[in-house]
Amino acid sequence: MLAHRNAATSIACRFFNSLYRLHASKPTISGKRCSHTLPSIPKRSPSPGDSVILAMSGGVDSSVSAILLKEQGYKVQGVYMRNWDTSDERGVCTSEEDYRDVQSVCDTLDIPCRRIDFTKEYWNQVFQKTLDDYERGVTPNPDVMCNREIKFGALLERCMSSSPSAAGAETWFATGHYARIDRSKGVTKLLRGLDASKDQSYYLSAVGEQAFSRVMFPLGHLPKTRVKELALHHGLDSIVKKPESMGICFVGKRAKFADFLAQYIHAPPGPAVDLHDNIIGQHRGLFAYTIGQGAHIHHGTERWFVAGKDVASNKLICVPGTDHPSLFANRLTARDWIWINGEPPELSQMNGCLVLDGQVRYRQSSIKCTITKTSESHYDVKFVSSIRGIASGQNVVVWNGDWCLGGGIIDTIDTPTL
Ligand SMILES: Nc1ncnc2c1ncn2[C@@H]1O[C@H](COP(=O)(O)OP(=O)(O)OP(=O)(O)O)[C@@H](O)[C@H]1O
Repeated sequence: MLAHRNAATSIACRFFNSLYRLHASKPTISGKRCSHTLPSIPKRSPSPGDSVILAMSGGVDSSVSAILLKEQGYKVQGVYMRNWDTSDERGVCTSEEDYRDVQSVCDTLDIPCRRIDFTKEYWNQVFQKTLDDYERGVTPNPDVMCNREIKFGALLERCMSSSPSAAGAETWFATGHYARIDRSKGVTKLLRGLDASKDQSYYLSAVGEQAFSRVMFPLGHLPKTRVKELALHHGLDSIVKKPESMGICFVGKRAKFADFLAQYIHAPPGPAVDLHDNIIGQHRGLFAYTIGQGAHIHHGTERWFVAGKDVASNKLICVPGTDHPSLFANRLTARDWIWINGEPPELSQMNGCLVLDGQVRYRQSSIKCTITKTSESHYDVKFVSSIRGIASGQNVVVWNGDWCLGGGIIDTIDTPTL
């Protein structure tokens, strides 16, 4: 059980929050990374004439980013990352087609482009970990992992080491993410994208400040509708019509995700049980379910929803009705926490806590929450109201206004009736 807090602590929270705002003006470089060499810190902000290496996927967002950067006077180079081996017929990657689209946009804009192979890195640092997590019964977020380890890890490192800045110039790394970088007051902050419906700062929350110091997000201030208009205006009709990628490029539609994973995961079927351990049906393998989703169990007249997984006994725990209390929780613990700009100093003090805006998934309105440190990289997060379907393995991410401070991986969830 998580510790209860008293009124004195919440007064302390407000005090610490004001301290935090003061701290925000101090430069800090943080964000742990596995094994990548971090880019050197630039001496100034981006300015026309600088080189920009733009990660291009063949989609509309990175293509329009190329157009905008070129128009703004940057020397742009496109880089396409191949991250799935298309010879593996289990995948449905469109890698070759995407690279042709990148080449065609680069030809039109008269900018160079190249392809880099990261299939091994992607497999080891993202896909294998994703499979391991599913096998452990948790629901990972490979997109967050991919941004940390691949796009703003291995790819950023490769791009920076292959294109050192010429004297007086700086080299930057850009992507088509909907997020913004603020470099005022000596701190590099990750901010939400201005288009709230597209903001991708959630997915970028595990990347550290030093990586962001070299990053540009040309679309962060634009609504998606405007980006599509710009693409059409520049004759990119066929790219606008392409289906949006879902992060894991090779998986096609999310609906088939469980079928796709089933080819790589050994997770046998087993019993689906109610809260009293009565068997109500069969599940196809625990990996195929996430907390809060419909369980596809036909038992009685109610619809059943997934409330938990008992991995040791291979049981799927289900509850009747979409509003069942066991589907809701307002408290969780998180591990492997990353503060993009360093840990706010007040959290390391006795009973130190912060009140911030938090999300436990990408598509969720943020909710006020109190963060308390429990041990190194471990935090307690308590939301002011309950959230349905919090899943361990997913990321809890926190913001102070538009400023994304970081987040951690959800470890335990304090569900009252489970
Ligand atoms: N295979 C890839 N090679 C290089 N960069 C990539 C690749 N896939 C994604 N990116 C970069 O990451 C950004 C975000 O990708 P994501 O798939 O999350 O979003 P998206 O909105 O579908 O982007 P896009 O429209 O550019 O495909 C892209 O805009 C691009 O800059």
